[in-house]
Amino acid sequence: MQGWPVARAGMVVGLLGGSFDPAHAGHVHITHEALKRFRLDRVWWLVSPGNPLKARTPAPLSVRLAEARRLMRHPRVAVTDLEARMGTRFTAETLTTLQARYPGVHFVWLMGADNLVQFHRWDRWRQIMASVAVGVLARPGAGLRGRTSPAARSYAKARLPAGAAAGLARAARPAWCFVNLPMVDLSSTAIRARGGWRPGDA
Ligand SMILES: Nc1ncnc2c1ncn2[C@@H]1O[C@H](COP(=O)(O)OP(=O)(O)OP(=O)(O)O)[C@@H](O)[C@H]1O
Ligand SMILES: O=C(O)c1ccc[n+]([C@@H]2O[C@H](COP(=O)([O-])O)[C@@H](O)[C@H]2O)c1
Repeated sequence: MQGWPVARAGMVVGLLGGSFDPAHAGHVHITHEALKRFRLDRVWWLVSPGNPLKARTPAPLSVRLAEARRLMRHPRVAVTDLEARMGTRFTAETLTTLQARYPGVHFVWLMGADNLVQFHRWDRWRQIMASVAVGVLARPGAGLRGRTSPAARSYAKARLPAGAAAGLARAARPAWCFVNLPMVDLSSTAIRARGGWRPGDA
């Protein structure tokens, strides 16, 4: 996918934002699980020009995109540079811009449980909760911390049980759902620390 992805009104599109520096099998795994569990029609990876909370400069966007596209091959998944195209870095802004561009599309923000731990530090995070459903996927070492995080506690009443995950996209906002799944213990940090890819990372 080298241009703007296509989505018709009524479709459910999961958005997986990330640095993808580099992409790995953990990203691919949660994407497959999210498609099934949240009944998504599409998933779009949003390869970030730069996470606003990370000081480190990532590899060039073109390199991260090319690696991600090589790894993530699925007819219903698009690896995109939408944030660079739209000139947005903060998720709240990304979502407002996408919702204006794709009226009638139901967006679900996807993230690993580690991101739920610090979600309350994101720019306009309550606006994000009010505007899209949020699907959280278990990640090694982050399950309990995510489920007891300030954001999780603040929105405890908006949490759907895992058994209701299929209805998340169309639930009234705010709505979020934490799903447990077999976990893949991989991170971009670990891959970078050991100097790059190994066969099991893809
Ligand atoms: N192994 C994994 N299991 C579950 N979720 C994951 C996993 N790896 C990444 N994610 C999620 O995918 C999204 C994008 O992750 P990101 O690109 O930051 O990868 P990362 O491995 O967390 O990178 P880094 O180690 O540099 O922080 C985030 O929501 C993150 O929580
Ligand atoms: O909007 C924010 O304040 C914000 C703060 C931290 C992270 N995010 C987004 O969260 C996604 C995951 O980021 P990362 O770097 O952990 O892969 C990515 O899309 C970031 O742009 C967004």
